[in-house]
Amino acid sequence: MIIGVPKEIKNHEYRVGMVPASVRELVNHGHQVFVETDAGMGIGFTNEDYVAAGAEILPTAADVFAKAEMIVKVKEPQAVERAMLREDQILFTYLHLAPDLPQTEDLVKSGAVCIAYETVTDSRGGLPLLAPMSEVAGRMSIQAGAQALEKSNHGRGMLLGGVPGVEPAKVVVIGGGMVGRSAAQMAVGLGADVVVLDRNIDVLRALDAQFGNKVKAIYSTADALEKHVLEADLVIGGVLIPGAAAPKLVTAEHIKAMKPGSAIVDVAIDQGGCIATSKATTHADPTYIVDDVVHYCVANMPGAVPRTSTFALNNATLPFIINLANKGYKKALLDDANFLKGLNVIKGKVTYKEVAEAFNMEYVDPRTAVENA
Ligand SMILES: NC(=O)C1=CN([C@@H]2O[C@H](COP(=O)(O)OP(=O)(O)OC[C@H]3O[C@@H](n4cnc5c(N)ncnc54)[C@H](O)[C@@H]3O)[C@@H](O)[C@H]2O)C=CC1
Ligand SMILES: CC(=O)C(=O)O
Ligand SMILES: [Mg+2]
Repeated sequence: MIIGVPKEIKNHEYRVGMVPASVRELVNHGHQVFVETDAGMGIGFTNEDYVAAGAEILPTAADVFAKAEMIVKVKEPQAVERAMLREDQILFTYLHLAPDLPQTEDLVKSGAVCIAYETVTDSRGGLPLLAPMSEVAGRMSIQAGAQALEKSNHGRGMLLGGVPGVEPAKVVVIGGGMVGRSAAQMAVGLGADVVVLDRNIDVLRALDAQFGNKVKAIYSTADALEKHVLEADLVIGGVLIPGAAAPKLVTAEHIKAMKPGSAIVDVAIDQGGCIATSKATTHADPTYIVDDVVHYCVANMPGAVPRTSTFALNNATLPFIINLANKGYKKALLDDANFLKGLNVIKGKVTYKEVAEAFNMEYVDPRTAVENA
């Protein structure tokens, strides 16, 4: 198969769909890989590194899209990239369609086969291609929150861990999955007072087993959420209903009632955010203030540590990329029900229920859609 790796173009996004080591694996399997010039420069990989791994370098994204049967990216395709997709081309990347009507419409129109990293499942009910970036973003959320709490950033002027004789900050993490657990780990390490809310009791048990009495693992009712959010110095939003727009658990009234100078980091912003006052921001201008609460809502947080993130992402995506290339998309998807969950759009049909529901579009069963494609 001919595989294309364009340079990422989202604001301050330096990750890349494949590192040279992954390219070499594909070439060893008999595939051809085209990489856009300087695609890996942001993480220290030169064109020569890619050539040494067996890739060919092309001067523009348009060249890569024109040649490739499969495009491997990191972030959802931006409008100019969507315009380059064509019928039957495979797109394998993060998509986050449920909060993004223009992207969904363009992908439907393109006729391409669009497989989202974030909805691929595993046999334990996990999300193996989202998990590595959730670990990164969860860890980063505490760094971002610590900065937001600094006075010069309009925060309360609190150190997360306090000092001897002075109370630590209260960190409230909503959602105890990959993001939440990683955030809790960092917040505990810094000595903050940490509460994690989730409504899955097994998740709460796992938090209790991991952190003991260093984390209060609380069942997430509206009451509990309101109590802890109003007491918080820092709120981390990490809930997910796979493939769906995030539920707005923190309301505008909660934000009004929070302490002046408190901060929120809405990691779930890539699925639309779980805080009513959230709107997506960029690494260039990551925060804004609503009712004296500092909001950090960067939708591609791992892009700030692209070297760590690209390796972590590639470790997870590589077996799937090899499978797609070796078997073709039909066999690769039909052979593996967990991988089939990644299919969101195929040849004009929406095959992910929550996305179809979000936009009142027709839902087509993915297996049927692939069999008939
Ligand atoms: N902004 C960014 O750069 C990044 C954002 N993310 C996003 O972070 C979000 C969380 O991802 P993961 O932690 O991997 O998901 P996950 O599936 O591991 O965890 C989500 C948790 O939310 C819980 N939850 C669902 N509804 C809830 C409710 N009403 N109250 C309390 N908890 C509830 C679930 O039980 C689950 O434990 C996703 O939207 C993901 O796309 C992930 C990586 C980077
Ligand atoms: C998951 C995601 O949106 C990211 O890594 O940017
Ligand atoms: Mg207030």
